[in-house]
Amino acid sequence: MVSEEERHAVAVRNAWKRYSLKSVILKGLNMTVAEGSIYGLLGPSGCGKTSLLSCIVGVRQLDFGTIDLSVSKRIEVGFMPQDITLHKEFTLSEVFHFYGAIYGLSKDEIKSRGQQYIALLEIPSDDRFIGNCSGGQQRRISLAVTLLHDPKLLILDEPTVGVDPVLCANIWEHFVYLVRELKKTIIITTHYIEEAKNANRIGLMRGGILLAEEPPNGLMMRYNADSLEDVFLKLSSKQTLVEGGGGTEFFPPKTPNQPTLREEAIFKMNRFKAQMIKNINWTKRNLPVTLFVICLPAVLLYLMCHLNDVKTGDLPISINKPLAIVNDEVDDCYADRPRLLKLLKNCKPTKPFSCRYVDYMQRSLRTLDFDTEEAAVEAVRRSRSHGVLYFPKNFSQHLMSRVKEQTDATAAALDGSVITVRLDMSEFSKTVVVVQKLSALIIELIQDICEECGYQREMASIPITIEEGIYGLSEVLYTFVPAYFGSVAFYTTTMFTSSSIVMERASGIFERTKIAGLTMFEIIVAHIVVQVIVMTLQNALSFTVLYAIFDNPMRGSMALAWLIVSLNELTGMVFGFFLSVIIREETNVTYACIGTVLTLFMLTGVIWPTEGIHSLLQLSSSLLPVKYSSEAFMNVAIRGYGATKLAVLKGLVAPIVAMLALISLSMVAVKLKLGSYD
Ligand SMILES: Nc1ncnc2c1ncn2[C@@H]1O[C@H](COP(=O)(O)OP(=O)(O)OP(=O)(O)O)[C@@H](O)[C@H]1O
Repeated sequence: MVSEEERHAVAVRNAWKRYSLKSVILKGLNMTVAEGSIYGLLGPSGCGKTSLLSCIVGVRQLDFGTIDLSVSKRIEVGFMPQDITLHKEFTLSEVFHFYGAIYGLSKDEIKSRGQQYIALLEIPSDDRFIGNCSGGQQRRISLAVTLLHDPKLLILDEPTVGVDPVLCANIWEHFVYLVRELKKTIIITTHYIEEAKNANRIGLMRGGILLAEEPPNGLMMRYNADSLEDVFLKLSSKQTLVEGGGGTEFFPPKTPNQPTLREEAIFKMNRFKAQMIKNINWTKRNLPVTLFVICLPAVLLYLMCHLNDVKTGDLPISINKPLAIVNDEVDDCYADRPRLLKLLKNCKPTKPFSCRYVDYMQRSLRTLDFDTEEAAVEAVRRSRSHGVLYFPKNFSQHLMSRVKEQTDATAAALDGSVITVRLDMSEFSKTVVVVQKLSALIIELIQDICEECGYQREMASIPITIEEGIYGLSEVLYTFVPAYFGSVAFYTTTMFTSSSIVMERASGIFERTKIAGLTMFEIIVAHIVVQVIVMTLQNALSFTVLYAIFDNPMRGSMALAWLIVSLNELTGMVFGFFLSVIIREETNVTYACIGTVLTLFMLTGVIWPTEGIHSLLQLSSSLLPVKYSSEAFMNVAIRGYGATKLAVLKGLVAPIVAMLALISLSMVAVKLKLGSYD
């Protein structure tokens, strides 16, 4: 134990901690670390050393017990986690500057201290990317980062793993120097038990308690052992006998300890700047991801607008297979002309009408002649043709009678002037196109015949005229654009936010920077700034595609449309924060983002108008802010509505309501520790 006159740097009293009912890690552990000493915390893998250290630095809380530190500010503590937890895509100097700036060091201080540790820890001095350093080098860089701000209390979780014996000895020499000359306190965990003989005191941990806590020599003498290893083995077997290898049923009522370190000011410029620079560097280093986020909506909108740009009313769907023609009227379109001239005296037909109809078809469709209907149907079955058109005998004559005699036309004329069509209807969009074309062409043919035979062309028209729309009928496909834009932009911002946070947290960087003093508020504000920059570029590109490259309608205020899109994207960002609270793994967050965008496509009218979906889905759709944003955008763009119209107002208010709801849900999720392993 620490004597009366010694001051303690760390005092852990009656510490209890468990992760689950079965996984009790600390069982009333007591630990005392004297100020100005090296404390070697030893124990088998999985005994809870890291858990104990994380409680000391305040990453986790004890379920019961107290931790008392002689220091109270984060800057007085240097924590080296067991994992590397450094940005692999940053250079050594960038990492030094990031942590140095968080601790408020000047550039000169960072440089000179950085050089000192590069020399001491034999770190490559060519400022290469961390990811290009070996595992051992990365660990030494991690140690250098921990030492950089010259803290009073150093907590080092296995700092010498992967370090060669000579360098290891140098590192220990430096630790001894820090303690003796600079009065620092060091807690160090290691699996190399023998190296711990340099420590002033050893704590041997097993089964949730410290089996012994003494100077190394004292331990060896007391247990009559030649090495620390022997002491540990003796103590371990003793404990196993006492415990019978079993655990304890008792666990005190949960009363979490007070935070060990004082909370930092919520916002400090130096820390915010460090985080901002880090975020900007991250964005630059991960350029493919950033470009993906910036360009994806614009690229998709470009492709969609290209579809819209077909103003002829034709859908740009190619019918790649020919239509099979079975013509019982004629064998040879030209040979039959004299007979036809005789029949249709004053009309001077150039070809039999069946042949002319096929000519019209060939402007946009391919045809293939067959002798029998059976052969043509077989061609469709074998996927060589899209459908069969059958012209009956005397088609021209009957069609002429139908046109000329109108109400007096005989049943034979009416029946004989019908083209029978049988299509492969398995592909919906192709079927729509073919039916639309065939119907339009027969009307055109009859109109032409009327004209040639001296009748009024209009007689063959369908008596209805669809005039130019009051709103947007000519841009009917444009109505999908806002929902498409809204869904994709929501997705990209959600993905950008959630994946960058989850990635940092999974690599342990998040935790390390928080221990260094960065607050959640600074992290969030810095992220919002970068996100807004990315969002602005994304929108600029998308609006260029919509309104500069393509001539899409924008009858209302462009600024209002921009505001609607931005609010929607900010909601995507907040949703990203929410996902990062409830999901821990990177892959799962990716699945969640993909699931989100597909759901949005289904429920916001991208794939199918919302009016056409099941009533239950309509209800879900009405809960999605993207739906209101999309409708508002469309009303501004096509109807020219202003912000006071209800449809637009909904698009402005819904994202704000959604953001508030998501923030509240995130806070609840944090309280309930959803998505946390603790
Ligand atoms: N977040 C967590 N949730 C559930 N169990 C956990 C969690 N973190 C650690 N554990 C478990 O707690 C036990 C102690 O883990 P800890 O990392 O503290 O051990 P350690 O002594 O540091 O091990 P090592 O020497 O291998 O690093 C292990 O069995 C581990 O699986």
